[in-house]
Amino acid sequence: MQIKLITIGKTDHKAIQQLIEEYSSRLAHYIRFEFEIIPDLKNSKSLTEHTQKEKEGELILKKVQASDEVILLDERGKSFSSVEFSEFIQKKMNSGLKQLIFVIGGPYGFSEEVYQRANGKISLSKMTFSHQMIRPFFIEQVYRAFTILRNEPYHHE
Ligand SMILES: C[S@@+](CC[C@H](N)C(=O)[O-])C[C@H]1O[C@@H](n2cnc3c(N)ncnc32)[C@H](O)[C@@H]1O
Repeated sequence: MQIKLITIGKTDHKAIQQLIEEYSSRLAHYIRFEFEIIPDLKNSKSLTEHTQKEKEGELILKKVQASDEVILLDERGKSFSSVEFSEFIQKKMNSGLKQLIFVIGGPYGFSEEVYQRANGKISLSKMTFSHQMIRPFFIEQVYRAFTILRNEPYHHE
């Protein structure tokens, strides 16, 4: 299985970029992992919130194939402990799935079409993180999940 994380807009802080690189390269020891950025929309300031979400949604859906499982990161999604999340990933690997896609929305979240295509939603907290900050937090959780599955000491309960 491959895991892909789709995000909207380039990472604008060096510190966030460094954390993404650090945890993506750690994760690559366990699974094929792709971090994909959909470029920011041009003239997004002149668009309504609704139009921006619609346009971003179209770009997200272009990246998705019929056989992919698509999980949205969404504060209203299902909560997992890190151990439960590792079990979730293990189940997906056991199912023979080729590509598991996680998606982080743009600054305003997802369009209705993206919600409709998605196979599920997961929440990292009831709080709202910026679409930038959540990137390294989530990649670290995926990395943590693999260390749990391998019984490695990184995760101490
Ligand atoms: C600033 S948030 C968008 C908030 C938007 N008002 C909404 O209701 O979805 C940008 C993106 O970060 C991600 N995100 C932020 N907080 C999150 C959380 N607690 N759990 C999971 N994803 C979150 C989601 O993918 C969201 O689309």
